[in-house]
Amino acid sequence: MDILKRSSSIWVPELVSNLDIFWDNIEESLSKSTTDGASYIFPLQRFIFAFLSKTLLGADPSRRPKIAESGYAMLNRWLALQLLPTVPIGIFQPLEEIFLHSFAYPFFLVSGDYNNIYEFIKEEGKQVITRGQTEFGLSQEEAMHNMFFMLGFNAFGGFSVFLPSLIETIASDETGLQEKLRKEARDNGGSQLSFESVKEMELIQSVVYETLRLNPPVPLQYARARKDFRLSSCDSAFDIKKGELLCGYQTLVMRDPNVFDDPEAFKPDRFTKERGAELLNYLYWSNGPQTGSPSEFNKQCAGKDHVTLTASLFVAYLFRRYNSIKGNSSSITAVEKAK
Ligand code: HEM
Repeated sequence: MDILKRSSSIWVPELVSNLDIFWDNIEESLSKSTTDGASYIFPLQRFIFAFLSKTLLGADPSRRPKIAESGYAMLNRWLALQLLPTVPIGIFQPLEEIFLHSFAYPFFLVSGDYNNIYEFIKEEGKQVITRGQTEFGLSQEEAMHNMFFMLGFNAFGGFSVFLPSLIETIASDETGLQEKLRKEARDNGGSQLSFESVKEMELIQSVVYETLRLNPPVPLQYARARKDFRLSSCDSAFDIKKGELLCGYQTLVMRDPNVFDDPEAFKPDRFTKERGAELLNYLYWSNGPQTGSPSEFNKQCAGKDHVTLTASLFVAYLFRRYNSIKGNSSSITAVEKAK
């Protein structure tokens, strides 16, 4: 949270300059592509990696050609090794459980990638690591580990899952939503985008929230009860004993018909107006309500507000640059530039 606070003045300028590079890149691929459009996953991850390295670490990947070229791919391999034991692959059961989900994979498979990123953080992110040591009493090893995990797993991993689902939602829409988003992005928020701009973009924010509601990027949460307590829902109550393992499944929680009208439907303006503000109490993608505050006393995502603000700015940027876009979860097939 200290890092996020300190990076607030460069957050939006870095976002915008890295988005310029990302979309230039997509346009170039589109101009060369004859068939399926421009595949955007890796360019998007390159953008996420560069943007987060600058904002969270204060480190510029372009100073290290190997990292600039494939830092995102190194993180992908490191992430895959940790996630493989937990994610469903769809192989015939019980083979998947026995062969893929029963053990942790050996570190040596990704140690080369890990060490490259480690060195990058250690050298280029020196200031942040030193601050962890001097201001927060961490050892250098602890500060390094925390930065690595937050950059690679929390932030890079989270945005790598979330942004494609946001792009797909918008780029595949055929209900006239793009026109409304374009109008809002251009009529509001001042000439230069800032965190303040988003406050005037209610529909864009609502689309971001609704995408997170239907496709929470981290759907499962586990925790062990620290004390006995009673867990209540709209229609039941459960006595939980200290030490019991609990699992929360956000996808189910955020489709509760007691709370959300027509819960399976994507309603772009669901989170607008007074009723929308109230529904934020039930939006749990960050491991806590959207109206809650992450702190050292809970396990809510420390980047909660940065995630929704950044995603809203991503959409606002998109509709200031383009009149419309077409695409799906992996490719952009067409863009029409603003005149
Ligand atoms: C779309 C992007 C993101 C998603 C979907 C996401 C989601 C989450 C979730 C679900 C948790 C709770 C994990 C658990 O305990 O089971 C979490 C924790 C956390 N997130 Fe995020 N996050 C995102 C981006 C970020 C960013 C940009 C940052 C940092 C700058 C960040 C920092 C953290 C930290 C430090 C925690 C641990 C909090 C704690 O244990 O007290 N996250 N995130």
